[in-house]
Amino acid sequence: MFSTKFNTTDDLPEPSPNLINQVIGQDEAVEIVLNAVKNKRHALLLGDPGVGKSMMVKAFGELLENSGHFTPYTIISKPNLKNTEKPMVELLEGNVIERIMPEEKPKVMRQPPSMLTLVLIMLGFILVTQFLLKGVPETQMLGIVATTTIVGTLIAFIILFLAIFGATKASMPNSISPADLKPMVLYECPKRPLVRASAYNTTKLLGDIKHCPLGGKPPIGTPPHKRVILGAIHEAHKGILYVDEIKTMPLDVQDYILTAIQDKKLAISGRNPNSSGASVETNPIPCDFTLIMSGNMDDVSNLRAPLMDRIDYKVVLKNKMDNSLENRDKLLQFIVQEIKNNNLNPMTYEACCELVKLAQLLSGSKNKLTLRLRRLSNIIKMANDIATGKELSESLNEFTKNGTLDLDDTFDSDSELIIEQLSQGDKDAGKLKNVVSKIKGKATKSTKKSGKSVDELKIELRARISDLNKLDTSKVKKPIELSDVKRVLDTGIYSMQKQVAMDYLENFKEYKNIHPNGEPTVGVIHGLAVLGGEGLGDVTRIITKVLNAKNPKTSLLNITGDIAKHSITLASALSKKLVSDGTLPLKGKDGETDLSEKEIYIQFSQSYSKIDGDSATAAVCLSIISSLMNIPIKQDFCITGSLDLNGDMLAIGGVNEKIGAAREYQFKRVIVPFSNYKDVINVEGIEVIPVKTLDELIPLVFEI
Ligand SMILES: Nc1ncnc2c1ncn2[C@@H]1O[C@H](COP(=O)(O)OP(=O)(O)OP(=O)(O)O)[C@@H](O)[C@H]1O
Repeated sequence: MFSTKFNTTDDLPEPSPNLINQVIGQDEAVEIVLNAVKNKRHALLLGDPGVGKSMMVKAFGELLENSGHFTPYTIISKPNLKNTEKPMVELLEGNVIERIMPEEKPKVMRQPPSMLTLVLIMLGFILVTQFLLKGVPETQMLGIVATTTIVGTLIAFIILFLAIFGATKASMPNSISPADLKPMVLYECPKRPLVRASAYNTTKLLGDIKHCPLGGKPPIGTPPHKRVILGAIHEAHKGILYVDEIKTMPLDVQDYILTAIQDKKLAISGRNPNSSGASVETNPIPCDFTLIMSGNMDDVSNLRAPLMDRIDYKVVLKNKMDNSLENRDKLLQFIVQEIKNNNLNPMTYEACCELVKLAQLLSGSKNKLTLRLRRLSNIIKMANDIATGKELSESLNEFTKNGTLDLDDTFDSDSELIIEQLSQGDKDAGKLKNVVSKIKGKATKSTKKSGKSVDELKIELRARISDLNKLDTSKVKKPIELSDVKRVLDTGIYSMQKQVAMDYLENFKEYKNIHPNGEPTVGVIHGLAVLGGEGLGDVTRIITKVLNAKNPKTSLLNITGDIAKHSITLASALSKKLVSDGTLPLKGKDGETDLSEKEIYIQFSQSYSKIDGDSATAAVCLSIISSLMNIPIKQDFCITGSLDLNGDMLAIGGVNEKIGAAREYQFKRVIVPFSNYKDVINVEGIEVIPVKTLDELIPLVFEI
C-alpha cells in the first residue's frame, strides 16, 4: 500500500514545518500561483470545497513574509482643518509612532466659577464691608451700603460674565481642542501582510466611517478622522489580499476592487447612508496589493468581466489524483500532518490503509484518490474521538466488572454517566486512561484492605474527574485503529446527507418490493441509483406495462428529473425501433409485434425522491423490449448504464455505490458499462459484468 512499513504513524517522520510543503497533490497549481505571487500578478483559484485553496494562500503568505526587503509602514489619519468632513489619511514608512504622537501638554481650560466659589466671594465681601462700616456715622450709612452693594454686584457680574464667556468660547465648534487635533494610528504593518476577507463583507473589505450619535463634531462628538476604519484592501498594501467566497461578492464591491487595482489607491467613505459617517470621505489611500480570489467553479459567473480581465492567472485545482504508490505516500504524509497539526493520537497502518480506500471511494474510482482532503481530515478527527472515547469505556467496563468489586446496578448506570462526563469534559485518551487506572488501583486497594463502600468509591471517582486537568498524560496515547475509522464510515457521521439516506434506507428497506433472484418476469428489471449525492446506492424496481390503445404514447411514472425524462424517451424510441426492425435475436411469445396501437407505461416503483440522470436508460430499454415482446427478464441481476441511439453503453457515475447496493440487496450479478469497470473497487460477493453494447446485454438478461 505504502512504500514504508510501520506500525503506527508515530514511526513515520515528522511533517515539514513549512506549510507549502504540506500541500499535497496540487504541485502544478502551487508552482503557477507561487510564480504569480512573486511577480505580483493577480490570481483566481477555483476548485471543489476542501481541496486546499486557503491552505495554499496561507502558505504563500508564510513564504512572502520571509522574502525580499520590506519597509514597515504605519497608516494614520489626521483632521482636515479646512474641511472637517474630509479627514486626511497618510501612509508613513518606517517606525514613526514617536514622531507622529508627541507628548501631549496638559491642557488649561477656562471653566465658569462654581457655586461654592461664588458663595465664598459673597461671604468675603460681606465680612470686608462689615469691617469697613464699623466707624461710619449712622447718617451716611444708607448711602455707603447702597454704593457698596452696587459696586459688589457689578464686580460679581463682571467675574461671572468673563468666566462664562471664556468657557463658552473654549467650547466653540471651530476652536478644536488639542486632543481632537491629535493624529490617529489606524494600522501598523511590521511585515509583509496577508489579509483575508470574505467577499460579502463590504465593510471589512473596503473600510468604513463609524457613526457618531453625538453629531460627529467636537467638543461633544468624535471628529471624523477618529472614526475611519481601514479596509482589508488597505491593510494588504504591499502584500496579498485574499478574498474567498467570490460567489457572494456584490457587484459594487467588484467595481471598487477594480478601481483599487487600477489606481493602487482608494478613498474610504461611510457605507451606511443613515449614519453620520455618510458625509465623510477620506483622500485616496494607497493599496497596492496582489489579489488572490478563490471559489468553486460555478462561482465564476458572479464575477464581472472587467474584473475577470484583470486577473492574470486563473488556476483550477484538482479534486483527485492518480492512485499510484507515490500519491498513496503523499496521502500518508497528509494523515501524519493532520495528526500532528491537530494533536491527535497516532494511527495504525491498517487504519491508514482504510483511509486510502475511502479516498478511492470518494474519488469514484479504483484508480484515483480524492483530493477533497478536508473531508478526510474530518474523518481522521472523528476516528480519533472514537478511539479516545472507546479507550475510556473499555477501561471503565473492566473496572466495574473487576472480580474484586461487587458493584450493584446503580453503580453500573452511574458509571455510564461518568463515562459520558469524562468523554465530554476531556477527550484526551491519556488523561482518561490515567484517571481510570488510578481509580482502579484505589478501588481494588480500598475494598480489599480498607473495605471502603461503593458509595465512597463513587465519591472518589467524581473527585478524580474534577482533577482531570492536573494529570500529566502526555505520554499515553491509544492509536486510532481500523475499527475506529470504520465506525465513522459506517455511521455516516461525517455527512448529513449520508445519514439521511442511511436512515431512509434503513426504515424503508423492509417495505420495499424487491425480490432478488426470483423467477424471470416480463417488464420488470432492477436499476440502480445513488441517493442524496453522498455515496449511498439503492436499488429501484422498474416496471413497464404495454396496453393496446388508439393513441400510441409513452407515459413516465415517478420520474421527475429532465435528464431522466429525456433518457427514457430515448430508451423508448430505441426499444421500439429494435423491436419493429426485428433485428434482436429474440422471439416474442406473441409472435409478430405490432407497435401501431401500443401505449407504454414505465414506473420507477416506490421511488419518492427526485430521480435524475441517464443511468437507467439501458434498464428501461430492456424493460420495454421485454414488455413489447412479452419475454421475461431474469431477476438475478441489477443493471446500471446509459445508452446512445446506436445502442452503445455509456459511462455513469457512482458505480461503486451502485454495486454496493446490489450486493446489499443480495443480487448475484450486476451489469455495468465497460468504461466504468476500471473504477470498480470491490467485486467481493457479487459478479460484476462489464458490457459495451446493447447486443451484449440481450443474452445476459433474457433466456434465449
Ligand atoms: N492539498 C491539500 N494538502 C494538504 N491538506 C489539505 C489539502 N487540501 C485540503 N487540506 C486539508 O483540508 C483543510 C481545509 O482546506 P482549505 O480550507 O484550504 O480548503 P478550501 O479549498 O479553501 O475550501 P473552501 O472552498 O471550502 O474554502 C486544510 O486545512 C487541510 O487540513
